[in-house]
Amino acid sequence: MVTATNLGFGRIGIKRQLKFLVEKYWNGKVTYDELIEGSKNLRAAHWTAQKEAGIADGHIPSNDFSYYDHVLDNSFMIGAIPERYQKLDIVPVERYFAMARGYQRDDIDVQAMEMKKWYDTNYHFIVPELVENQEFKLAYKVKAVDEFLEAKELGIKTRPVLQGPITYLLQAKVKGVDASFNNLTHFVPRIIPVYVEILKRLADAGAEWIQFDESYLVMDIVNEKYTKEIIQNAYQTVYKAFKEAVPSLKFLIATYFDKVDSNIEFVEAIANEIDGLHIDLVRAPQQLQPVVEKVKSFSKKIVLSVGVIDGRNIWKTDLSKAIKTVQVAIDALGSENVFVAPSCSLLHVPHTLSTEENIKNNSPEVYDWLSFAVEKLDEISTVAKAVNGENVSEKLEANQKSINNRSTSPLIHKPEVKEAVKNVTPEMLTRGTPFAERIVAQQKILNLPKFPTTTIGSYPQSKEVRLTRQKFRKGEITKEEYDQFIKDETLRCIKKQEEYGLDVIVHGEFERTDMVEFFGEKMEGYIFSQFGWVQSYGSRCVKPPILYGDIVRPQPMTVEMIKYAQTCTEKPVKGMLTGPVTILQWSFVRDDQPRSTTAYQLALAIRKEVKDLEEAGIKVIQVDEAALREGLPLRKADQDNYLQWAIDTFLLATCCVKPTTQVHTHMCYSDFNDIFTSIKRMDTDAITIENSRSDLKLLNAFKQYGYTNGIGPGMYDIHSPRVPSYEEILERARETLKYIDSELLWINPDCGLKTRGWAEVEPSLKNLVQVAVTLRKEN
Ligand code: MET
Ligand SMILES: [Zn+2]
Repeated sequence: MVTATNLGFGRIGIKRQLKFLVEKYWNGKVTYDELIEGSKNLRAAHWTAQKEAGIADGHIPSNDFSYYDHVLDNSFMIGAIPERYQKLDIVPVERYFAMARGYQRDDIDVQAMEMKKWYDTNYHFIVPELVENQEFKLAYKVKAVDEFLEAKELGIKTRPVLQGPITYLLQAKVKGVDASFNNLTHFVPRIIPVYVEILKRLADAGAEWIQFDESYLVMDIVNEKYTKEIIQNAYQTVYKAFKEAVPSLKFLIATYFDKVDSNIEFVEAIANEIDGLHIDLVRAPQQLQPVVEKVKSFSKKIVLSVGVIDGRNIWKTDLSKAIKTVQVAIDALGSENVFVAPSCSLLHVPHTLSTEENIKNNSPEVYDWLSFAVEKLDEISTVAKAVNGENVSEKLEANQKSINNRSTSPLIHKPEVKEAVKNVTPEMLTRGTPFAERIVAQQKILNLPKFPTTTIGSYPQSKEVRLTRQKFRKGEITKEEYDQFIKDETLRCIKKQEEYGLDVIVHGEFERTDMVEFFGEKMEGYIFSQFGWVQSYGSRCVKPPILYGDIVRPQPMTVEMIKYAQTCTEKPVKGMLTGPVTILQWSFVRDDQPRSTTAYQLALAIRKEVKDLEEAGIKVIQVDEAALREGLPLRKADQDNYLQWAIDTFLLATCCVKPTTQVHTHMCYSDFNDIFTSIKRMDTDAITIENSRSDLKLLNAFKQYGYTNGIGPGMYDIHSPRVPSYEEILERARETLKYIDSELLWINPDCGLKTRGWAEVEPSLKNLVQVAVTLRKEN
């Protein structure tokens, strides 16, 4: 019998209950007990949904829940708590949140830990931070065990999910060591005992299968420092120790988001210690044959968990195809050695389609093509039933109908859009004039001081803004009233910026709920869910719009607003657009054509908008490519191809303006070293980057590769509520000047301010501008 399994489930709840609960706790509006109680209810609901959908007992994940992030949970559970948080005289839950968000009270001021994107998703994890003589010790409450017992009490047997130790260690950064420091050799012996303790307790509690997320196995992990021998040794040491200590447990090694490829050697090296391997066959279907062959050749029989249901997208699975894939594994390994699974944790898709009344009523055809997490659970169980010989023919027929309908629907295909993409020429992808000439021409018009100051775009989406929008949506106020409110907010925001002394002004983005949804709503080819939330970081969720068809921009999207904003000030106002690669990356997109084709369609729409803004007299236009880096394929061999079309996409969107129009972009990430030549090829007049939670050394790349255009590395972290002091920003700016030419440096925060309150924004920006004033005197 093939088993229906799951790798992980979202934690926020259908209506983002967890978000509101956690935020209320932060604001002192609910107690710790209420936080615990509320979370418990959510977990119970999620486990029950999985059980009811037919996920097998023992294969419903637990410990996939988190108040903030599951990697942070792991650090907390094994005592990898940096000293600056240990020192704080606060209760554990406060310490946990201090690690995630920083801590500021009275005269205590501690920064948050570094946050990074989880592989190529828009989920962010908290990077483990270790020291050379790190000691690992079990927390007083062991979350993985507590959650297992909690589910058990509900009559549900779960499969606890743990961060695979090797992956955990490779993801960690170590303070105060040089580049030759080897995380594996150094920490493996130290980390084993604490994991063994957890495993023992899980075994005592009655666990059978343990899922180790060894996601690093899909990366190019072997290099000079981490040689094959070192990695293999680490895997063997760890899993041998685990098996010896708790022989009763079964271990599933889970990989996802890409192919395992040659790293299968490391799995082979521990084949006797483990009991199963999960592979992603949606992202990397080509790995089925080679992995099956390899697993078959292992001396011990292990289970292959085949990820055939897309955990990263919202389309119905073609069940007949999935069944064929599963059958290949069954034929080679026997049905008792096959699990049916989603490609990765369902954390990355929204909860359920069943609450999506709007799509159902307004776009019934598209509704029929969709499948969210709960519906995917049903797909998993249907596939398992089908291969187990149960009669599910009705479901399969209905599925085939939806699949066929989608592939031929005229809703999707617009000949004129396909034609426009075909007609793109190389001339459309270049500014024509070099930066050195452009900047002179631009300065004649803009006349900016040295170290120009600006912000990334959004300003606080205050309660009032959100409430007024809600009122408008409910029809409680008229469109005129709403528009007037937004205009007033914009005017006030611009006056504030003038007061702070910022040089390049933004309108504040009050009319936008989300930087992608806003544009999606104005283009044809998109639909929107009501509750399609997925977690981005901590309590922050995003609701990716659904791009289902060829893209058309019927009319200007931002021009009226920006024109109005420019009438409010003498200073230049930046036109603010979301870039095509980011729109692509942060939407659920079609899986029926290459991503590059969809990207080009989006680029042509944005290009029209850029042109219209210029014609409306806007002198500075920012096209945000916040997510360009996160779309980078995990495997090096695939990266060049992506970067080629992604940068072309950006160029297509922006290279339609006169040399005098200043083009900015903004990117959110810190690891830009590996895409440096591509950043250069974007040839923007200024780029602002999120850099403040990471090491300044990263900026070395800009020096090393001779970056010649304007650049604004974030001077402080906007993801944390703490207010950076003048001294702190000044020090950061001075450090930055060691790497960046003073003629090129912009002074700005590291991202948009919409998640912050004015009480934080005001002092922060005043300090920021003061720093620019000081720098102008010093340089
Ligand atoms: C996530 S990047 C955000 C860019 C956008 N312009 C903003 O300021 O919010
Ligand atoms: Zn950003």
